[in-house]
Amino acid sequence: MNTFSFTKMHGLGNSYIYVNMFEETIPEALFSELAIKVSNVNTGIGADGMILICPSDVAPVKMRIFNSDGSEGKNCGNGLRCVAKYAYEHGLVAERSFLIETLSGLVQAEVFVENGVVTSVTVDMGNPRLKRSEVPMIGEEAEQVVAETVEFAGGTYEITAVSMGNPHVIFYVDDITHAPVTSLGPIVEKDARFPEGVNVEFVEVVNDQELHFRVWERGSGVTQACGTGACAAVVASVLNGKTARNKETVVHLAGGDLVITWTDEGNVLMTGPAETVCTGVYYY
Ligand SMILES: N[C@@H](CCC[C@H](N)C(=O)O)C(=O)O
Repeated sequence: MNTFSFTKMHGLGNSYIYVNMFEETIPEALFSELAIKVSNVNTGIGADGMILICPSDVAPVKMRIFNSDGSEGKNCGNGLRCVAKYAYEHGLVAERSFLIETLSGLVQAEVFVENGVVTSVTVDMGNPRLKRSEVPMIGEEAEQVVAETVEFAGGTYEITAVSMGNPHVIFYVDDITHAPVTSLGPIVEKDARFPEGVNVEFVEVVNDQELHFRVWERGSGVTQACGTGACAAVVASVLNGKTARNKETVVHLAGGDLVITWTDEGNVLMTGPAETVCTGVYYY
């Protein structure tokens, strides 16, 4: 029997099983399979996926994120805040501000600390990628996918697509409580126009600084929150003239709020909490 120590953490209810790969050795060939197993709420620990906190050649730490279906994501906003908290509280970094490597590049994280405990984290998520080919989304229309009319399952919708290092598509709805998250979400996630799949977000605009948000995540389904999705929603809302650039926007997710700004310099800043649930030993 093999084992590894884990920490379960969450950002606004978006929970992952975090493994400190500075201390643990797990064969790479098992990462996907283990992500599926630990995520299972009945036979595993229960989470939206697994995140490995790894050594890096270019930063103090590197994050690798696996969704609950075993697929690897290239970025994870809630995961980055939790990795930052873990790295600071476990002495993997000495400063409050440090770089984290992801599969989509380097990001800068800054932790805010009370009595030695990280209570919130700001992550500079970098510049959104707005070209259709960068999302990626297949299509002949404009180079950017902003309020583009498309058909899914016989219905006609207006979508905006944004990459935050991982792919997102945003649908605006009048009433977030009736958003078709579980009916449309899985159809759009696997639509052939998104060759890498897509995270599907539904957004109700409250005013020019406030959004309601629900998500169907690629590889995990409904989650309480998606940090990269909330950043994509703010970028999409600026592109659609619904919120302002360079101003804080509060995004209300099922698990709580994130504060997000798409700055005039081009980068997206995300601030929110990160919490530790428990630690344990997993047998496999
Ligand atoms: N929950 C995450 C995103 C996780 C990865 C995503 N499902 C993907 O496959 O791109 C977040 O907080 O950003």
